[in-house]
Amino acid sequence: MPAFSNYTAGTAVSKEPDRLFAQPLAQVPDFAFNEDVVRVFPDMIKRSVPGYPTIVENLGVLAAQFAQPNSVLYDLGSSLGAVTQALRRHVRTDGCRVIAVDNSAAMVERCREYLNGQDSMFQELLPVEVIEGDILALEFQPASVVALNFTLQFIAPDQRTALLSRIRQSLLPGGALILSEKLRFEDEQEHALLTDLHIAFKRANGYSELEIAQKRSAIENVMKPDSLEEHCERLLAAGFSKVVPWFQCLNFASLIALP
Ligand SMILES: Nc1ncnc2c1ncn2[C@@H]1O[C@H](C[S@+](CC[C@H]([NH3+])C(=O)[O-])CC(=O)[O-])[C@@H](O)[C@H]1O
Ligand SMILES: O=C(O)C(=O)Cc1ccccc1
Repeated sequence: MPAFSNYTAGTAVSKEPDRLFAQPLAQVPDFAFNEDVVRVFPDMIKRSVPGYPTIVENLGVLAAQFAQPNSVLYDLGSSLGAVTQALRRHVRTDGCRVIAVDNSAAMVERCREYLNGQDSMFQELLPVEVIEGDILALEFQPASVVALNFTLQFIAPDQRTALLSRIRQSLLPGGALILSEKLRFEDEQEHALLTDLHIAFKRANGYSELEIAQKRSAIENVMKPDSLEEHCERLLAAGFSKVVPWFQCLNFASLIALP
């Protein structure tokens, strides 16, 4: 029987430990957000991304400062809805609603189950719509908050500026984009040090050398991190007026970009 828990106190989010890369694979396939990943995702992301729980919880706190009355809050690349649920719990502004978007059918199915479970347990949560779709093809409505929590790094690099420009165009005055990403570092020594420390973080969370190596080769073709400098330049080129980093833990960071 699968074990279920939640991020706060709900249902429908699997507690299954991530052992996806524990056995030697003859060939490591490219990483995909499929059924197998969905089953272990909460455990995988917590043990792989230093600062993830802090970022998710505080994204709700930040969003509450930028939310404008009667506007949309987007969670782009919502996975199982952790950010969506933080937004729904923290934002109290009149007439706000959340739109969560992900192009993985397996993620969207579990995300809907999880959010429905939260609705049946808590009152006063913001309304939410979960869309299965490509964020590159999305028609944005006027929005006060857009969260890209570790999603941009999976978008083809040559599509990133166009996506950010469209997000910028949809943002209302007083709103913000919150962008979290794994970082690459232009200084070789800094890059090597923070990469080693991230590996130590994974080891400390119970991943073996084999798991770390196979996961690394699974993601190297599909996840392309940029440097902080590249992010800032691109956000300004997309029309944002100000970029403020608010969190960094090892090689993972989160930025606030103002319209
Ligand atoms: N083009 C696309 N369109 C829609 N979704 C996409 C696209 N490309 C990738 N995704 C989706 O973006 C998500 C990235 S995970 C986000 C974690 C979440 N934000 C969290 O805070 O828990 C990050 C990670 O696993 O490192 C996956 O669910 C993909 O299906
Ligand atoms: O595991 C890693 O090394 C990462 O960089 C983060 C990650 C987390 C979850 C899915 C893909 C990548």
